[in-house]
Amino acid sequence: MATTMSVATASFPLRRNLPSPARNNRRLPCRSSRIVLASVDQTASAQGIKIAEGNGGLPKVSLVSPHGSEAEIYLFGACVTSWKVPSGKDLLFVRPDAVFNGQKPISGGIPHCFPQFGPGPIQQHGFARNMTWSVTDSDNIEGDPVITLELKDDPYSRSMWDFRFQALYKVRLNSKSLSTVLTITNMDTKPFAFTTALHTYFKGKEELLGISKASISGVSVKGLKGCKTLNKDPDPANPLEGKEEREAVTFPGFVDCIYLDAPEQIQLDNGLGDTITIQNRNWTDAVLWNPHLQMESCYKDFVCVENAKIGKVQLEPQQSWVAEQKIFVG
Ligand SMILES: O=P(O)(O)OC[C@H]1O[C@H](O)[C@H](O)[C@@H](O)[C@@H]1O
Repeated sequence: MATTMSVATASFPLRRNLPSPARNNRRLPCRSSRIVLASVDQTASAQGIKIAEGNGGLPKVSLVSPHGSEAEIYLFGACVTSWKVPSGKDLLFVRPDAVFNGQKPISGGIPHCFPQFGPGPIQQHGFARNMTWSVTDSDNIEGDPVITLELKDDPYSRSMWDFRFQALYKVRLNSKSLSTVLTITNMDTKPFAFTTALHTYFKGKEELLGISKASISGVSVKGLKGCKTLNKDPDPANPLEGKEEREAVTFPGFVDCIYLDAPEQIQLDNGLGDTITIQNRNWTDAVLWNPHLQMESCYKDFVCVENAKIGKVQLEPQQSWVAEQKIFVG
C-alpha cells in the first residue's frame, strides 16, 4: 500500500525569478488575461470556437459542435477541463482541490505530462502542464471545431530542460468524440529525449439533483489483459514488473500501474452507464491511477486512464514525434 499523502501537500516548483505569462497573471490577473484574449481572438475565429475568461481569469477556449457536444480547454497547461456529450453529461473530472491561478497545474481534465512522465530529474510530470500555451490555428472541419495550441521553450523550461522544442496540440470536437494530436518537434541543434502522457481524469460519479450516483466501485477498464506491467505501488521510482491477468481491471484500493505496449483501444466502464473507448495511435503505453485514501475527499469520483510513452522518445534536430488520442462513447 502506498504511503499517505494529503491532496493539499502535492507541490510544484513556482516560477520564481523568471518572467512568464503565468507569473504576470498572478500579479495582474484581469489585465494580463485581457491582453491574451485580444491577441488570440482573431486566431480562434472559426465557427464553434470562443475564447473567454475562465476560472481565475485564465483564458479558456470553448468548443461547441453543432450536435450539442462541448469542450473547454485552458491555455494554461493546454488542459481540456470539460468534455460534454450531447446529453449534457461531462465525462471528464476536475478535482475539488484544483486551482486556477497560473502557478500550479490544473488537477483534472486532460493535463499534459511533458517532457517527463514522473518521477524523474525535473519536476513531477514536467513543465508543459505548468506553462501557458498559445493558439496558433482554428478551423472547422465538417462541422467540427478544431483548435491548435502551441508551446515553445522559454527561460522557465530551459532552466529545467535546456532544449529548444515545439509542441503542437490539435484538439477536434465531434458530436461523439474528442480527438487530439500531439506533435513534438526538436527545434534544437542537438538531439533530445523525453517521456510523455495525457493524464486523463474520467468522472466515476455523477451528481443528479444533489444525489450521487455510482462511484469508483462500479468502474472498470478492459483491454489490458496480457500486457507487461510496471506497478508504481509502493515505490514509483522502482516499479515492480508483472503481467496483467484480468479481463477487467477494477479499483478496490490504491492503483498506480503502467501497462507497456498497450493495445490501440481500451474501454472504460465509468460505472454511470457509459462505455468510453480510448483509442490511440503511437502512444504505445497506458497508465491507470486511482489514489484511494491518499485523496480521501474525491478518490471515489474519478479514475485516471492515461495514454503514455514510458520508454524515452529520442529526437534528432528537426525530427518530430506524433501521437493521437480519440475518446468516444460507445
Ligand atoms: O499528483 P500528480 O503530479 O498530478 O500525479 C498524479 C499521478 O499521476 C500518474 O498517474 C502517476 O502514475 C502517479 O504516480 C501520480 O501520483
